[in-house]
Amino acid sequence: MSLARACACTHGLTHMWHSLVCSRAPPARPPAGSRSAPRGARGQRRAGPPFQFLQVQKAGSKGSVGLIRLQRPQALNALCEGLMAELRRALDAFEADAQVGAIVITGSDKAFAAGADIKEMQGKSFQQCYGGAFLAGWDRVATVRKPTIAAVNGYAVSVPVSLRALCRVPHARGRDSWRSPPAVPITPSPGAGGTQRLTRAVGKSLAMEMVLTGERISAAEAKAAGLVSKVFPVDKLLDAAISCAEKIASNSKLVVAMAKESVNAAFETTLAEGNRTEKRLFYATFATDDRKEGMTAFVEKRKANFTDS
Ligand SMILES: C/C=C/C(=O)SCCNC(=O)CCNC(=O)[C@H](O)C(C)(C)COP(=O)(O)OP(=O)(O)OC[C@H]1O[C@@H](n2cnc3c(N)ncnc32)[C@H](O)[C@@H]1OP(=O)(O)O
Repeated sequence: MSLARACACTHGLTHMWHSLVCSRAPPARPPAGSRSAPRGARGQRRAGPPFQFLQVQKAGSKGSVGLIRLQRPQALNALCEGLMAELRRALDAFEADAQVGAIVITGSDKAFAAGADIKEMQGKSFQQCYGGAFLAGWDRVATVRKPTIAAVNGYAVSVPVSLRALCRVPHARGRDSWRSPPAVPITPSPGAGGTQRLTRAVGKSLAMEMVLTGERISAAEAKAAGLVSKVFPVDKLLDAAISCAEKIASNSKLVVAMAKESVNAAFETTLAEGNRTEKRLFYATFATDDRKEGMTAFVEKRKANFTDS
């Protein structure tokens, strides 16, 4: 069993670099309990054309987990507009799917994602960025109401750090060999929420160091800083993420969404406003059948049967 490690660094005054990689890279294999792509992707076919940059399927013994694998190997899963549009479409489909209770986003063994697509950005002007609201749709990962888990494997550069920070229950795995960051600055600064979300996730000191120096951090440091919730050996990462997602999905989807909203309020608002949000949502749970069922099941010493109502 390998020791899981992660690294994260930034370089120049430019962009964040974050890599959570593994010590051994086994061949890609379907996660335990995953359904075959055609069966799992059935809902996706109904939702639109086939995916070019993603593999989308349902996983878990009850098909309650939406699994999205970024799949653009020739560019190390760099986040081109096409990929991000597909990601939004996949998230929309899982959000609307009553069977799905949580979503796992993962990459390949070599790369979770290598940041925004530099070749796509290279020729852009200010007018095109501002006028076209470049990156505006990228927050969809943050606005999904169902819980999202980032199972981070391989390189995770710049934007994926934000992507990871957007996912609420991030998991990581480590690798023991590192590559140097690019030698020259590529972007003027992080532009997809990296300076904001990373700072809220790990605090100003570490975020400042990562953004300004490009220093790497280990998986243990990332975990200690709250950047990832758990670190797994290579061969356990995806199954662990799916298992966590299944556990979440077995709870009341209604109450889980309220709980997620409440935790997010701590991330995005003041303490007083967060407490007010929490209280309002807590009261709201008393209007649900699932709150009654959960408490009744506890008192009757039986397993709760939630109906998401
Ligand atoms: C607001 C948002 C800001 C941002 O996100 S800015 C972008 C931040 N991203 C980066 O700075 C990372 C750029 N990529 C790299 O530094 C390296 O890659 C890695 C260290 C991650 C991996 O290095 P190695 O293993 O040597 O692979 P390779 O030969 O550099 O890449 C394989 C192919 O993937 C393409 N690629 C990699 N990253 C990107 C990218 N971000 N945008 C577009 N293409 C990318 C390359 O060009 C190449 O392609 P070919 O084989 O045709 O030469």
